This record gives sequence, C-alpha cells and structure tokens, in this order.
Amino acid sequence: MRNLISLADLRPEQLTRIVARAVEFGRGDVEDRPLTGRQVGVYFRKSSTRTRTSFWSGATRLGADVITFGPDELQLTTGETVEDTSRVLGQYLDALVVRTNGDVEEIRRLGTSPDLAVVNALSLDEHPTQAVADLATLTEHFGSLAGRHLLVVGEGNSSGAALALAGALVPELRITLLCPEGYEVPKSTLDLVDELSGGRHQVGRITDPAAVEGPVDAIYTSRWQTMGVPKADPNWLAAFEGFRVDRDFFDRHSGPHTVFLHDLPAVRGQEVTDEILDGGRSLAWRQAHHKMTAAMAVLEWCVVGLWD
Ligand SMILES: NC(=O)OP(=O)(O)O
Repeated sequence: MRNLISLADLRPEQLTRIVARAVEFGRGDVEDRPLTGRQVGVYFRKSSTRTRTSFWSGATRLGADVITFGPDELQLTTGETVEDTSRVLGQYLDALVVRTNGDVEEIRRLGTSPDLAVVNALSLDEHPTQAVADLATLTEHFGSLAGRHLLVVGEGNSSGAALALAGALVPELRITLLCPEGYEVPKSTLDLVDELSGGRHQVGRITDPAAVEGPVDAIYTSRWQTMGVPKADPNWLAAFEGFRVDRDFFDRHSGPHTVFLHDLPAVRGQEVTDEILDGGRSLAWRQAHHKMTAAMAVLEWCVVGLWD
C-alpha cells in the first residue's frame, strides 16, 4: 500500500505516470477492474461535491466496494486516536480517502498503518488530487505540459499550493502564482518547491496583475473564500480588486490558444464571470470530469501499484 498525502512525497516520474494514467482513464481506457475485491473508505469531515463523489464513482468503476463516513461517524469524534483508527481500519479497508479540517501532518498520522493506503482529499495546506486532475486536463488539451505557462490567480489556497509542488516535480511547466499580498501561497510551500527541485523549477510568485508575463497558455482560478473559511480582515475583498477573471483580465493575458481552468465550486461573479466560466475557452467542466479520472489513477497507484 502506498499513500498519496502530499505531492512532495512523489518522485517526478511517479506524478507524471499518475497524470498520464488519469488521461488514459479520461479516454475510457478501463480494460479490467483492478480494484475488484478491494475496499475503499471515503471519510470526509468537510463538505464536498466533486472529490467525495468522484472517488466513490471512480473506485466503483475500478471494481472496489466503497464505504463512506460522514464527519461524526468514526470514534475519532469521541476521542479514539488517529493512530488506533488507522490500525483498525487497515484490517478492513485497502484505502481510506480523507478530507480533514487539519493539515497534512494529521493525515500522515492516519497513514501509519502499512495495510492502509491513505489519500489526502484536501487538507488545509494541500489538495494533491486536485493538482493531478488539473495536470491531466492540461495534458489532455495540450498533449504535453512541456513549455506551457500556467497562471494561477487569486488566493494562494490548497489548490495553488498543490500546483506549486507539482511545479517542483514537472520543471518543464512554468507556473506563475498571482496572489494578492497577504493571501499568497505560504513561503514554507515555496521553500519546499526549491528543496524538492534543487532550485530547478519555473514556479514564480507575483502580487501585481500588471507583472504577468503573457500571453499564458492557461489561466486558473479558485474560490477566494476557500471552503467558506472566513478571513480575519472584514475588508479582505478590497485586496482582490483586479484579480477577477473577467473578459478584460482574460484578454489581457491570453493568446488565441489560452484556456481557462477553475477547480470549482465557483462563486460566479466574484473570482470569475459567467462569460469566462461558461465560455468556449473554459476547460473547467472537463477538469471536473478529471477529478474522477485522477481519483482512479491515484487509487490504482496506491492500492495495486501495477506500475511505479
Ligand atoms: N474541487 C473540489 O475539491 O471540489 P469539492 O470541494 O466539491 O470536492
């Protein structure tokens, strides 16, 4: 069993292979059902439309049986330790997909059983399977990530952090993180990008939309109020002025081939306009489909590991 808790744990070729496998699944290539006879648990402590359902659906398509746990359904809520929970669930399940209120380290403690593969389906600091879906969407569209330039605009949230870490493993992809001051991808994540790549990456950080070196190949945004977590500053919206992806923003930074991505859910009219999200350049809905193909690729890699 292998965990996928942070992209920082993967070797570059492992991420590349997982993404390629997600693209294959996107073509409908499921020749056999490699998880037949396997059991997958899906434990979400926070709301989810895409990730929870796509892991359930993807695991089922691969032949697994799935059990879901709501936020209060495990004895963790009554004080059983994370380690004891892992030890017990490892005797019943092959994989546990977890969305938590905590950070990556909490999920790591759940991943201590050698018999249980644990997948991070969103922690406060990283959303690794989202990045797999995002890279699969870009790979499918462009044929390759090499030489492409991805502009990630808005709050430096868990999706942005995962993409930054992906940039450490895929140095041929240029990623510009455009976040308002005070809402950037944490420095600790960017330090990790440097460390993982030995400084050989193309992940850059800017705070001024006028500093974007375009045209870029893809413009990616995300909800500014991630998971409904309130921001400390009641006037936080003022910091995001100029960061909405509307027609003007898109045209300013795009060429004829530029596409739009959004991890969803969207707050229409806030970080993106309807015209862009629903427009002909938007891959957001295909990206949502790749949530499921990414889930399938990740589960296959973690549980049966037919390839490395
Ligand atoms: N993008 C994403 O993680 O969506 P959900 O919160 O609906 O799972």
